[in-house]
Amino acid sequence: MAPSKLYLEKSKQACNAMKRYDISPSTVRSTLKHLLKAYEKNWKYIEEDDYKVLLDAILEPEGPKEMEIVEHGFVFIDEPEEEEEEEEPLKRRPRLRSETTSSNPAGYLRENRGNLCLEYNNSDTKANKNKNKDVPLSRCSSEVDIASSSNGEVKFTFSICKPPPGFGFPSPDAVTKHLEDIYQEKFQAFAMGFSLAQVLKQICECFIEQGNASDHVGNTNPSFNNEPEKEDAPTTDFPRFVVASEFEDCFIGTFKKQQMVGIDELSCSSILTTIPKAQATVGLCSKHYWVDDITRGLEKREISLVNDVDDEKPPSFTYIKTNVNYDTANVKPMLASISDENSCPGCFGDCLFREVPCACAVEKGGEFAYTTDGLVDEKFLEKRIDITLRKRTEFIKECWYKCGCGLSCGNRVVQRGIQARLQVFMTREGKGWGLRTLEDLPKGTFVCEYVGEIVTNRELFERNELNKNEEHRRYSVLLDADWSSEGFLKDEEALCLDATLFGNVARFINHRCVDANMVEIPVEVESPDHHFYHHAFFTTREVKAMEELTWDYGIDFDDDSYARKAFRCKCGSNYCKAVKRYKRSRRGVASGKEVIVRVN
Ligand SMILES: C[S@@+](CC[C@H](N)C(=O)[O-])C[C@H]1O[C@@H](n2cnc3c(N)ncnc32)[C@H](O)[C@@H]1O
Repeated sequence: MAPSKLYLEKSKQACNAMKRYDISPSTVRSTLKHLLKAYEKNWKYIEEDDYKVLLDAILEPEGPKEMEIVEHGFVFIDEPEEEEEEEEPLKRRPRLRSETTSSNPAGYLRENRGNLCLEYNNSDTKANKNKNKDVPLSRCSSEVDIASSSNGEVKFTFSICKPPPGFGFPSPDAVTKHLEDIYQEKFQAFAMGFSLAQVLKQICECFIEQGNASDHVGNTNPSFNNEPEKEDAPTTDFPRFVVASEFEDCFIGTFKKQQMVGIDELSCSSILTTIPKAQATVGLCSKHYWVDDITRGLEKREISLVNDVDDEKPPSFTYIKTNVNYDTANVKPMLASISDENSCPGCFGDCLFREVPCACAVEKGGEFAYTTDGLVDEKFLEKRIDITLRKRTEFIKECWYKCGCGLSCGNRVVQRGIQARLQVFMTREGKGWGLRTLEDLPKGTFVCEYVGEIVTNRELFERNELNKNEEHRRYSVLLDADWSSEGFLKDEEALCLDATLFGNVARFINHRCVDANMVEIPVEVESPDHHFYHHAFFTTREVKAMEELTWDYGIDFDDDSYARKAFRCKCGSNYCKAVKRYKRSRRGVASGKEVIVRVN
């Protein structure tokens, strides 16, 4: 478990109080853990008399208790074993002046065993795509050195050899921000899987990524020219990046921006458990499961999966990014079917900024459904949220191939794919897996679309017939095509998306009655006939990081003919439609029809 807010707050106060005795935060924290255990987490005793107990414990002759990192966190060794400093990475040793070198002006001891070297082929970075194609893309390597001083501070030194053309030293702020973004996702979500070595490796990655980023706005750091590196130029010829702020006048080489990265902060805020590399795809530790990226790299963002609740294994299905035809549901996007009236061939750039609305906005009365912030327009969204206002013909029309604008056009939100940081997790309420966001999402944000095999109603029926007696989770969505003017469609015409075997992250979204935080909106991209469309999810309000993402499946729990195979709703909403149903079902009402999740 990640440390509680209370622990973080209290330990911070304790560290501040101990500062005046020149006691390092890590010593304070390791002693605190021991004391908290001894006093059964009662901070009162520790804080009394200006932390007297804490100070005594630190200053007692045998020194503070040592910690050992085990699989699920820290344990304290009551009788510290003989010190084996070489084994323990990042362990502080007293500063030895004689060991300092000219490149180490502040008197840090270089911890060579903590030295990490990473090789990078930057061919896929954003910045490199725009760079001079004649210049061969170098493999560049970044190295991070860790030095520590006797009073507890830790300093990282980055060096880079063979920097790619145009590489400029990123600011420490950019590197740490980038790293924080990555770890906000991982830590908040699940402390398992954290490894300090991984953090350091990622610091290097962030350093290189930020260095390669094209806009070094406000960055006064040196930039490398495109000249190839001299054959025998030593690595140390390159300026080094020192991440250390508490040592004002300490920098190495020509790089001057400094900022402290506290190793203590990193190590105390998480449980140190390393999932072996071999389990990068599916990590199993005790009864917990962790998958780094269920999309196997198909989406722009990794989508991790975590189960820290029970021993249910990650589900077996094939992740697909876009819908695929199964058999008779023959949905072929045909350019020929799109006329100029349905597209904007004359547009350029971003259609949302045009003074006169283009053809793609015409169907919506000259207004686009998206705002320039990439959100769904509030008025449009409200109409979709309020079922009584919802018109069956309300949909979003995005620009597409025949339009002159590019993929960055503001009227191409769904087709740009998932941008939000998402995670699949095991719910604690017994709903099975669920989907949550790892970052705050403003109202009207596109989250993902429902992707699966495109099947006809008949095909879906046949599939469901095979296991009709089983109570199992359902992953099908009806594309309720009669919102268009096509009228009633036969079973062999009406389309569904079945994500049971092939699907994307949307197959994990659970149902919530009435006040779900997402709403589905039909989005027309490649097919103007309204028969097939993208079933896209947008937030109905601001959704906070770590909140489960839900949508109202539209199941009528009151309808006996529908309810037999409907699940027992555990949505927890005050408006839960199933509550009444449960009461009746206890009196024995049930008969059967397939449950198909409806769009409208
Ligand atoms: C599209 S799947 C959602 C992901 C699913 N929870 C899983 O574990 O893969 C739909 C199934 O999830 C379960 N489910 C969804 N919402 C639920 C809720 N509010 N209460 C209980 N179960 C729910 C039901 O089994 C339902 O058939």
